[in-house]
Amino acid sequence: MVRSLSFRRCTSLSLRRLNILLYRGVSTTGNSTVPPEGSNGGITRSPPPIRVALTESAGRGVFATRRIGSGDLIHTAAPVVAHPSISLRHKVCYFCLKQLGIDRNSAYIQEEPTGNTNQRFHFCSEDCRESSKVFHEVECQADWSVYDEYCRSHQLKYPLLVKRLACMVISGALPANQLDILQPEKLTSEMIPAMEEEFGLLWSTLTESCISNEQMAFLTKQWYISILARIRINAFRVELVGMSYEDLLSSAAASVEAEAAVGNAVYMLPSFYNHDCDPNAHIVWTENANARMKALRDIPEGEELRICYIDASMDRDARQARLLEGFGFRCNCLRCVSGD
Ligand SMILES: C[S@@+](CC[C@H](N)C(=O)[O-])C[C@H]1O[C@@H](n2cnc3c(N)ncnc32)[C@H](O)[C@@H]1O
Repeated sequence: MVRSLSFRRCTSLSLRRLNILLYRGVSTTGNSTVPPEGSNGGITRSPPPIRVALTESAGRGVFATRRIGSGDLIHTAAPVVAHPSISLRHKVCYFCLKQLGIDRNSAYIQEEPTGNTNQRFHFCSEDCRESSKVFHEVECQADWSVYDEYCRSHQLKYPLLVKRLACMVISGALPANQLDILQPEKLTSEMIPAMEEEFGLLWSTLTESCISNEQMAFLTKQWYISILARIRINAFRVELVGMSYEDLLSSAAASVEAEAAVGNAVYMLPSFYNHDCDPNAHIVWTENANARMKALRDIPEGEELRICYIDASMDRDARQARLLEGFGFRCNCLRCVSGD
């Protein structure tokens, strides 16, 4: 009894702290890291009408603190870390994932000192090139050809996010424990060897550069695995609404991966939205990796906001299998329970 009481107190305290923490970096009209759409600097920072609290059966979740109207923008969120799909690396901004114009020569290009054209980076604006310094200055000190080729040939996208995050930690832009509050995937022993191999490649790539042992002290096997376990559950595939599916597929045609996403990204607050096969909210990307959480219908105060993690048009068994395989849970939303 005493234990459960103090546990509850402790949980509500940490949830309160969590909400304060999560409100940083989100707003109802703008965000902080990636330049906001139509960047005008006039960002208001009113707290969004939501809070994170414990749900009955799905861990923490996001709840409405007032009525939200159908179609309302609930909040926007800037990614903690984002990375373009390998196949689209030269077609989208290396920082914010905005699609570059047909004439990519007009983009802001940064060449590597080696002159290797694979090591050429495109940015949509001077702002993005400047903002990318939080990872890019460290990244440029190492030769990533083996690491990137490993990710490409194994069709891996998440190790690219870990690489970028590691560079941000080395540059001092983020603490090494930035993603600790996110739920990790439950790992099985079969998953570990591949993760250890990826870690070995990341570690050797960075140690062969001029980065000091002191700056690399956080980069242990445990750190890598714990970050990857969180990214695997919480990363979003960024699909821009302005870009047609055909555009994406044709851009990615040369890739074995051929996936219709400009990249992948991890956010703080959006990571706390649980799944429902008949969601009341959804996430949209209009121009770049800035996420916009929108209401799909009227949501009364107190209702949990849920998004759909998968293709909701699949049948019940396919949805259940996909959620179990990709996210490690059995969905018991109303739609699944009713057998729809
Ligand atoms: C992105 S996280 C969502 C936030 C998470 N509940 C937390 O406490 O951090 C995804 C995880 O939440 C849980 N979850 C999300 N939707 C669920 C659902 N419909 N039923 C059961 N668990 C769910 C699962 O454990 C899943 O792996």
